[in-house]
Amino acid sequence: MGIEGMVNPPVIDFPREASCFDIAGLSLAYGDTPALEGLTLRVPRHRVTAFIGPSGCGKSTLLRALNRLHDLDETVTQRGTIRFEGQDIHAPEVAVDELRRQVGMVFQMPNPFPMSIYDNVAFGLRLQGGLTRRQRDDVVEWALGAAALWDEVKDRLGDSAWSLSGGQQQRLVIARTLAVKPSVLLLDEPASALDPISTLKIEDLIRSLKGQLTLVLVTHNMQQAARVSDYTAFLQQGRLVEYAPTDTLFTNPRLAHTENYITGRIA
Ligand SMILES: Nc1ncnc2c1ncn2[C@@H]1O[C@H](COP(=O)(O)OP(=O)(O)OP(=O)(O)O)[C@@H](O)[C@H]1O
Repeated sequence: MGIEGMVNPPVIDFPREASCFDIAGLSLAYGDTPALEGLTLRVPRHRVTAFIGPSGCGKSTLLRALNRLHDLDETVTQRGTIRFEGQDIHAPEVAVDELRRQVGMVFQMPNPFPMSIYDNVAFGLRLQGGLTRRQRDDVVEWALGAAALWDEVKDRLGDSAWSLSGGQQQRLVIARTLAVKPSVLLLDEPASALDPISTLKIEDLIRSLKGQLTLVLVTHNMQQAARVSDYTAFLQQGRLVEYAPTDTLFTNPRLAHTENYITGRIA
């Protein structure tokens, strides 16, 4: 692989902020097909970092690597390291269930479980056990509040989750993820299936959560990346091209590749 005319190494104007993830020399292939090549970047804690780039450049692959979702795919081979709060996520002592609790993930299509609104949010809490009914109610209310959904559903918690609109379902899925108190939320195109009003609500939610969580957002929507993220990483053909504070990347990119992409000159 390789990009014609692309500078190597990439341009990285990295924040002097504490890291949540330290990714070093990450390469990943599906069978014989490389998807990521030699990625090195740090994701700052309690900030919103966006991954942007053309379709197929490896954004979702990179996101999924952060909570080891590729473990489920036997065709995947991976090199390099990913440290989460200093810990190598592939170290033998790391329990993958606990990693995925701490590093929650929300996908493009809202995927509420076929059960009530309440039970969706309580699902992970019940699996963990150890809470009284009253404590569980409190966490459910907190999580629905944090996902900006409580006021809309507080009088219908027993209704099916599928009775909610698409945008409400996505906020419910976020509440379900938040209920188990992750420290990171990975968001893979979380609003791309939603209408504009629901999209703005998700964006408000992302901004409101960053005081408490590290958020990593994959998006095709350049305006969305510009509106909600603090840092943006631009990927092309599995490589990091440019990584900078979002304002800088969008107003004053250092590389022509980046400028061509964000101005729509390349798809
Ligand atoms: N499960 C898989 N098996 C085989 N190849 C895959 C798999 N998932 C992704 N790929 C390939 O890996 C490359 C990167 O895909 P990925 O989905 O990470 O890109 P992306 O930037 O998120 O794309 P998009 O914006 O279209 O969602 C692509 O060539 C894709 O076809």
